[in-house]
Amino acid sequence: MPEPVASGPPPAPAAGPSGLPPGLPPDLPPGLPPGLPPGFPPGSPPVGPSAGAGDAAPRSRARASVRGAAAALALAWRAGPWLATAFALLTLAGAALPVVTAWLTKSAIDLIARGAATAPALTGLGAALAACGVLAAVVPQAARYAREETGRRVGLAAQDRLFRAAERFVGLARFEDPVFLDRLRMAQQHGATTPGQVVSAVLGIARTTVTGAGFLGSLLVVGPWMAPVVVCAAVPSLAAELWLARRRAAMLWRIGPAERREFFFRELLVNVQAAKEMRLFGTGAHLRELMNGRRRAANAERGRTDRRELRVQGAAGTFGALAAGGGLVWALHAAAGGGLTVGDVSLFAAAVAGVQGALTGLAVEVAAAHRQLLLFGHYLAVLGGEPDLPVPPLPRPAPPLRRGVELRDVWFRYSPEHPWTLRGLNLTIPYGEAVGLVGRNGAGKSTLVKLLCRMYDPERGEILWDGTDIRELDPAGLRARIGAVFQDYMQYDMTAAENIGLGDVGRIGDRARIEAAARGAGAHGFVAALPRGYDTLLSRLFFQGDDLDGDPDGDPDGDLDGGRGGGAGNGPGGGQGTGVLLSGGQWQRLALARAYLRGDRDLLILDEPGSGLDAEAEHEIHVGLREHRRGRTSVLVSHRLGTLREAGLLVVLDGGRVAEQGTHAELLARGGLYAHLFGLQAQGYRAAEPGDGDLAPAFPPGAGNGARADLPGT
Ligand SMILES: Nc1ncnc2c1ncn2[C@@H]1O[C@H](COP(=O)(O)OP(=O)(O)OP(=O)(O)O)[C@@H](O)[C@H]1O
Repeated sequence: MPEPVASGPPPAPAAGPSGLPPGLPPDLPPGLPPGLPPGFPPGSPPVGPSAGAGDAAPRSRARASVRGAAAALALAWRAGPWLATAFALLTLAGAALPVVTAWLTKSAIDLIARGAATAPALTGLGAALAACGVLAAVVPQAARYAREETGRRVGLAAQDRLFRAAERFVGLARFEDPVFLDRLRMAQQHGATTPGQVVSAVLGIARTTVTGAGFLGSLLVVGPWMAPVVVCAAVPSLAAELWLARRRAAMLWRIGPAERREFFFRELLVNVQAAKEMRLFGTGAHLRELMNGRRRAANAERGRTDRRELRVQGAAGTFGALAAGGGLVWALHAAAGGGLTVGDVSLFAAAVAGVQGALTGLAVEVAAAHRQLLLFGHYLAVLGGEPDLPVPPLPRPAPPLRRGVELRDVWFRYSPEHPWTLRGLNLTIPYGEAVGLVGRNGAGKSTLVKLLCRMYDPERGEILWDGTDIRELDPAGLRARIGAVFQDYMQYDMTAAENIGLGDVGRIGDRARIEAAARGAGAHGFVAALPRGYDTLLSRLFFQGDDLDGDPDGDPDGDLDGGRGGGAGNGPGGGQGTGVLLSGGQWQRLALARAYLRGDRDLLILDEPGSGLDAEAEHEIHVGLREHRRGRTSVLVSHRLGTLREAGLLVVLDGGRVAEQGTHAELLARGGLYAHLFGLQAQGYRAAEPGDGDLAPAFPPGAGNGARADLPGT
């Protein structure tokens, strides 16, 4: 029964209000500054080449900064209200101490200079100064501890929120979007530390304000005309610091892509999988140079920013110092003429230095807070980002499958820049049917699998679960009804039991079920034979048991080293030891066991589950699969057409459409693409049979098409 194929390109959609086809987001939604991609809330830091160059209106920037500061302070408060309060009080106490000390010093000097010093007065002043000294020694330490502890707690809370937010994205598209990945990297880098730093900076501003105000008051008492001069001398410095902070944040964003590439090459150079090819092909030096090139480019940008800061801060600092020097000359002349006391001069010097120090400190703290808030904006943008796939406010629970899944006129491409992968695909997966999906490389089989799991939405057309568009269903509920082995399945650097148990985290501790799933997938034999059986770590990245988490007794000597690899052995019951790596086929069986652990799901999807298996194992697995799939709705993608012969329905994809469908016999009789591919594979096996004449060569001409039908797409 041939599938009616949609012809030609999709009908030209009517233009929406933005002049773009409906369903396609305009490049720049209203309210977003230039360079900000869709999906991020207004007020997010801008991205792209124009970022930071005066692109967002100052008022919206100020609003975003206030929102960011409020979010950071709220995070600190929630992470530990008492600690945050103690941090604030200690900071303010530390701020008042220099002013009190300066006044006590002036009083003592004046008493002595006037000859009016009595023993009790001097003792009292001395004791007060000593107390200030003790507090000056202790308060900063206590404040530092409070700051570090607040930073740790806030960091954990911020990290948790960030990764929760990343999980909220239902599909995959965000994780294939370089702009989002850059933003995520910034959010990861700065999200955990920035809230703590913002809190520190805000309290730093409060501290310098208190100290500055105290000294400014003192200055008004001693030399009133000097106060505005000192304040004015600090204004350029404050403005310069704010400008520099914006430039620095923009520079960090600009170099983000280069740093992400550098990180990629850095990881690649120490990646065990890449190591084989790198050594054989001798690509190490080339890749190292690509890595270093990115670092050089990023360093050049950082260096330019540092030099600019040096020039601007140097000029602003010189200006302030000249103003302070002029004031001091005046004070010395005034004291010589009897206009000021000796104590006044000491207070004046302390006040000028204090006000200038406070204003410079204020400029630095404000600039630091400003820069941190700009970076924190990326974190807030990820947190507040719009969903990648629309989910209704009250999604319907996915019901048990009773009739089947239907793909109706499905058009899909990975982005508007990509070609169409599926072009008006129509397909019904009947309830209880074992469907086999075949087609050349790139025909769209794995894409179809991902659409069934709603990793993406079709651009046009719909996918119906018992007649309901899956976009109306709760995505988590839908996925709970699906079991799958993807073509690029995961190999977790965790234990064998965890590798299987992750298929159903609710039962990750249920060893009996895990073993049953492993048996079903033909994995029990080799897993049980591992040094620690199911508890064997399947990784060479870590030592078995070198984990702090959940094992308070795991490091008795407290050196966090735990005698790694120190001959503890990796035998059963041994201490720490290195993990084990599995072969490709063994990993594949574990992935299958993971899918089996999910038990009786309504739809089982297997994308090339047997590609890495030896002939015997493949036969075993497929016999098991046949049993498992009997009476269940399932989709099996495979290039080994022999394994699909018994599928109730075979579907051939070609050019993003269903080219043929039917049973094995029907498709052979039809003599189309399936018959052609099957014939090629069968010929590959027949040619090697004894009695066919000469011994068939290991790689006969066109053998690329012999063993597998994965011909390059046309
Ligand atoms: N994440 C992606 N982003 C952009 N293009 C993609 C992505 N994944 C797949 N494609 C493209 O979509 C097309 C279909 O790929 P798909 O993986 O669905 O093919 P397939 O039929 O499963 O192929 P194979 O038999 O080789 O596994 C290919 O041209 C591929 O380049």
